[in-house]
Amino acid sequence: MAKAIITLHETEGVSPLIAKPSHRLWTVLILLALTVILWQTSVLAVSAGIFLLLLLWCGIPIQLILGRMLLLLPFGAGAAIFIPFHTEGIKAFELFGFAATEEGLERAIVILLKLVNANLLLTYLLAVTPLFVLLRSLRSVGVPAVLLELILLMMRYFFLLREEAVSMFKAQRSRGMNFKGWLWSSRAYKRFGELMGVLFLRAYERSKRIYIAMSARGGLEGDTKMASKTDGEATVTVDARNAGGTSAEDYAGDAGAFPEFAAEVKNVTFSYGKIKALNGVSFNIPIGSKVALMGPNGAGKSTLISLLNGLELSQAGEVRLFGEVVRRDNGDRLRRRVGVVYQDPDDQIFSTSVEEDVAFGPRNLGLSADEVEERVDTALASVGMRDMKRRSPFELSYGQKRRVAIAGVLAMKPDFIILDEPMSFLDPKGRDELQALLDGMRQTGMTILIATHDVDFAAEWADHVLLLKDGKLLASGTAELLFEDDLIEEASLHLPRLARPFRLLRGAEEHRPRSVKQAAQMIWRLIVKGNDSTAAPKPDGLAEDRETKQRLAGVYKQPPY
Ligand SMILES: Nc1ncnc2c1ncn2[C@@H]1O[C@H](COP(=O)(O)OP(=O)(O)OP(=O)(O)O)[C@@H](O)[C@H]1O
Repeated sequence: MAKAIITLHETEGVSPLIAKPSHRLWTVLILLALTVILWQTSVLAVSAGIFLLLLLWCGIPIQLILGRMLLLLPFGAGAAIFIPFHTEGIKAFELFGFAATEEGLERAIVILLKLVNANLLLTYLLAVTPLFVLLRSLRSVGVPAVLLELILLMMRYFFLLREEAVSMFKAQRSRGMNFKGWLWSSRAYKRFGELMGVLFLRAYERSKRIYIAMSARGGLEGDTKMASKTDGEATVTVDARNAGGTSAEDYAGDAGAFPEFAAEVKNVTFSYGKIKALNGVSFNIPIGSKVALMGPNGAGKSTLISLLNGLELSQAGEVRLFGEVVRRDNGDRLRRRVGVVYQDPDDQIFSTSVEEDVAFGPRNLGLSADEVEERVDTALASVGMRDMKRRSPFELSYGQKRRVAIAGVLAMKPDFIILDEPMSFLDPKGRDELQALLDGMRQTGMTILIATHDVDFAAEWADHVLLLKDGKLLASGTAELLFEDDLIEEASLHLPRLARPFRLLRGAEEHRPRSVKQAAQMIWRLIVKGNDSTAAPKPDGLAEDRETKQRLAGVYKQPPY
């Protein structure tokens, strides 16, 4: 970190002296202007000394200061060598027949001191201000917002490219790539060319996904003011400001127009060229339900999510969202009611601070600054990230980025939220917190669909399960489906873990606990039943231990929950 010339993160242990980045920027700009104006050697020398002391006082490492001074060397050397010989005045000395003047020497020293002063000031600014924050504070000095957004977006791509390059490089090294003698090997150059090609393709794919995420949050639309919701012939027009969190009461004046389903998928087919990703899929998602979308890799889950969010249109059949058929001309508007949290948060986060990113969607809804702030605060609080709202998202851990991505969608107050593999990369506590968050969302009446491979989570959480395989719907129904042996085998899933011990007990095979609480209650009932009844279940392959059962039944006079 100490060697960094441009810092992305704030240097640890460094105190900025001036707390607000825009004040810092203004102070440095004013001091830079003074440095340009002043020509007195003594004043410049004293100011350089003071700046140096202040930098050290801030905790900026001396190595960093010296490292940046080295950058001056080419310019400094130019000034020191040529200026004395090119300035008219009293001769000071002669070298190789060229005369250096006293005025020239003084001018060279002044220019050197100006460079040192400017360099110290910039070192201070860059060391105590993350680059993204610094760029944003340029707004306060009148740099047009559009230009800054463009610079920030380009930087985002630059960092993405760098991240992709680093991860590819690591992967290649872990598979034995080494650079010994690579300078002389034509094979190495060929490999390098291939790697660069793949790197740009990956960065391109990533930028495509970011573009999709931006458009999913209304970032690339023209008119954001009004949205209309149609159901068959009836049309209800609502202000986009209220489009999120629409409830049955909003439709009270037109009870017939309130749709029963968040999504209706009828005989939908979708292909990528010759690859049929979805083939005649049909199901309905009732409003307010909790749906788990499951199936093996390549089953078509992500494709289905793109259709449910109106980002792709079905090639045959139809998709209805809240009663309205998704078409090219209404996709943007319907999408505001359907929030998608993508599997990889890096595909979704593109702003320079956590709060900016979460505010992106609400701003696109045309909300006032106060409303945007209120939504950002509430959404960040609900995912436990309010304390980090001023941080750069690129400095966060994967799990924290996931929370920011969820907050970004929650701030849009969607009626229907889709999460693609939300549990992956979360630590156990993070998973529990996410589950609590999902419960909270459910209580607000939101419809939730989660694409997941996690059978245990789906069994405990979902009301409805959709099982996909090879682009076809194998089954749809309650979470009971996850206990059907033939079905779970066909869908390449496994029996929920909680149900497995019951399978090993004779007479207990039919027990299907969906949560730890249910499992505990079932065990308790089995113990009591075993104590009283001759039809007690026996552990497979074990002798019946009557004494143990009696003891347990004595301990659990009441169900444990
Ligand atoms: N952009 C694309 N171009 C070509 N084929 C694609 C593309 N995206 C997906 N496919 C193909 O469509 C099929 C369904 O893919 P999809 O990503 O929807 O599956 P999935 O169930 O989400 O898989 P996973 O669980 O691995 O994320 C797969 O056979 C996949 O190879």
